[in-house]
Formats: sequence, structure tokens, C-alpha cells
Amino acid sequence: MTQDQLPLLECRDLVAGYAGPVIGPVSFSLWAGEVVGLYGCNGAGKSTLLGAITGATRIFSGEVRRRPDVRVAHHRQRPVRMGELPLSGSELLRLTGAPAAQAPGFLQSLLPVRLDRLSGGQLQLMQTWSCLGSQAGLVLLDEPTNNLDPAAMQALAAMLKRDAARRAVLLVSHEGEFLNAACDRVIRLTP
Ligand SMILES: Nc1ncnc2c1ncn2[C@@H]1O[C@H](COP(=O)(O)OP(=O)(O)OP(=O)(O)O)[C@@H](O)[C@H]1O
Repeated sequence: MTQDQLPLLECRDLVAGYAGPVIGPVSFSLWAGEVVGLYGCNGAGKSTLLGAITGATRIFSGEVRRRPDVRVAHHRQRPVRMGELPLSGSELLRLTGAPAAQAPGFLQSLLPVRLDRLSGGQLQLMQTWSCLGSQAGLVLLDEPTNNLDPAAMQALAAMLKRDAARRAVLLVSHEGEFLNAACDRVIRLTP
């Protein structure tokens, strides 16, 4: 079997958490080209699941298998606000390898601006593009719809479609309508 015939990510009977289990058992696979939503109430364990995929939360049983050649980009729910670091949008994109020239139009005028001077929604979209535009084959987005107005939500949906065939995206959101419209399928997590 070649690498291309394997899923980018497979979670099998995964039970994960902190001092004790918080989620699971959960089983699913992600294939290249897919955008998969992760939906559930506050505290259901969506961020914990993303953490288990990146190794940040503890796995009690079951397994997470990432295809060995696949790089992961993880946009966390509470990303570090780089206030003291005078980094511009272009510099952030250079760091993650996301091409500034291909950044969506609405981000172009914001590229020279320091990240800590962007609005909440502008920063959210810049950071989301820094993941989606990078070479990562597996992109984990924790609530990228936070702070976005309807036009920005549309922009996010367009970003997810761009170059979609080369990667898989696992996207947490409380916006059920957005998930249904923008995702190939939605995994529902219950506490
Ligand atoms: N660092 C931590 N240590 C211990 N328990 C934690 C930690 N982070 C989260 N939890 C607990 O794990 C459970 C799941 O939290 P998690 O953040 O994964 O939920 P979520 O589905 O992402 O919620 P939300 O929609 O509110 O962001 C909660 O009960 C929470 O209190």
C-alpha cells in the first residue's frame, strides 16, 4: 500500500483527557481533500481532541495515527497574542510558509500591519490563512469562525476551498450552519 492510500489521520477508539479521560472512545479518519467539522456543546472536548492529535493532551487508550510524512498546522482557540513581538502579517506568513501573494484579497492591505494592531476578526483570518496557506497536510482549526462577520465567514469558506485537494482540515465551530455549508461532513462530540 502506498502513502497516498492511507488516511492523513486516523483516530481509533481514542480516549483522551488530562488527569482523567474527557473524551471518547472516538473513531474517525481524515483523508486528503476533506474538510471535516467538529461540533459539540461547551466542554464537550473538541479542543481536547485536537490536543490529543498534536500530543498536547493525554491519551488513555486507543490511538492516533498520523501519516508519517504529514505536517500539522494547529490554530488554537486562544492563540498567543503577540503583543510584545512587533510581527506583521507578512512576517507571520513568511514564518509559516503561507504565500502572501496568494493570500485572499481582503488580507492584502493588512499584510504590513502589526498583528497586535489588527481587529479580532482580521487577526483570526490572518492566522487561519497562515495555517491553510502553509505546506501542512493536516490543518486543525479551533473555532476559526470566532469574531467573524458574515462577509468574513464567506471569505473563510472560500479559503477552505482553495487548494483543498492537497490537505485535510479538522475545524471546530459552534456555527452549525457554517459547518453544514463548508464541511464535507460533521463529527458531533458529546461529553
Ligand atoms: N488543561 C486542562 N486541564 C484539565 N481539564 C481541562 C483542561 N482543559 C480543558 N479541560 C476540561 O476538559 C473538558 C473539555 O474541554 P475542552 O476545552 O476540550 O471543550 P470544548 O468542547 O473545546 O469546549 P468549548 O466549546 O467551550 O471551547 C472540560 O470539562 C474542561 O474543563
